[in-house]
Amino acid sequence: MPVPNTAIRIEQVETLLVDLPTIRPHQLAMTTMRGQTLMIVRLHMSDGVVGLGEGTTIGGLAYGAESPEGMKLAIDTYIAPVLARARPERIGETMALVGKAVQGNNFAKCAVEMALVDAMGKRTGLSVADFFGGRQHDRLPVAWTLASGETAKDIAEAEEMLANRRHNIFKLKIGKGDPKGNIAHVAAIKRVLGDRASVRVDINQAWSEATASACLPLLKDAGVDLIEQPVALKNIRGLARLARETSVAIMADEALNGPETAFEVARAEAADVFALKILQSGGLFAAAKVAAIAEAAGIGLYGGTMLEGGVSTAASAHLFSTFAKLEWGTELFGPLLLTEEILQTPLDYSEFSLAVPTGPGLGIVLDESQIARFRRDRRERSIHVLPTLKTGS
Ligand SMILES: O=C(O)C[C@H]1C=CC(=O)O1
Ligand SMILES: [Mn+2]
Repeated sequence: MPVPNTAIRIEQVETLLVDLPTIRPHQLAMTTMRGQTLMIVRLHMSDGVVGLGEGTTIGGLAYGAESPEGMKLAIDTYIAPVLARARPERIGETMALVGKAVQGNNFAKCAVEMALVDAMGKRTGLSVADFFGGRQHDRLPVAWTLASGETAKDIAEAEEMLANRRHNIFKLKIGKGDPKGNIAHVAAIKRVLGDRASVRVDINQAWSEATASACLPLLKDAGVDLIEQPVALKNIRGLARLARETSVAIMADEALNGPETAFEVARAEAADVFALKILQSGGLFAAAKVAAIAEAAGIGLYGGTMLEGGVSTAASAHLFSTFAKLEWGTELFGPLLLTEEILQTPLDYSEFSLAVPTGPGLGIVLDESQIARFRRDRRERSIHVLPTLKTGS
């Protein structure tokens, strides 16, 4: 009689889409968001632990190659069957198995890995940061993105954020419409804010290299501290030429999709700063590798966001807190763009910073009544019971 396998197993993979309102339209070069959809994943394990993860992006498929619906499908159809055979205490082995069965789909993979790490934390009492060497910061600076689409509104919003001591670093979304108008918008805001705030811009790939080259000196004159992804993500050589042309720091964002692309950008000396994003990197461990490449290459770090909700924002905060240097701070403001709270205890945003959650795993608990209110499948259940294991709860 074989000894029963007491190893922990994943018994159910639950994925759900949560559609939440935003405080206002959020205008980027490639799309204007009028709401945000979170893809939440919960891994129900045989020892009773439930691991929590989130995959979220911007404007459906407008920002990148994954959407919340696509992440859900990738997990339900292609990743869940792999998890049925996995040993979830072996996170690296499990994600390697997933990587064999699923190409690409970094955001979906990150959401699943996040849930595996959260589960290990809940099982051991360790926080997510403890899996990456432990936190070196208890709070992280948090920038705010001004993207109402109107200069006067953006100025009023910035003044409010300064008065409330919530943000003094502002990222301006430009790239949509006439570049000269973009520059005037940025210069007007910096003129009002002066030295009270850092002003940075994100063009989200919208400019040609020629336009970017013409605009760099104007952005420098306007007092901009950092210029994010001015040209197409594939144009690493163009980004390198622009980085050489200006003394303003150039940041890579969409160009970074995990360690391999990070190495390419570093080798090409194409950026002074990396926008580190756990979802875009394909996971927390992959993002840690991207950070290691940046540190080795003398490239600065900025904790990026995909406008995630509280789950993935907490995961990012845990990882970012373990880096000795985060020269450019973070932009982990996603939950603040939403009108609804999905955590039982909201993340602590105060004094221009975010407190890194404490407690086992991610250190957060979902507000189930809010999830029930805003989940897209409010009528039917979406738990994916794995056929190879016992059914029923
Ligand atoms: O950086 C991006 O492009 C994605 C995200 C970060 C802030 C924001 O408003 O959009
Ligand atoms: Mn960006």
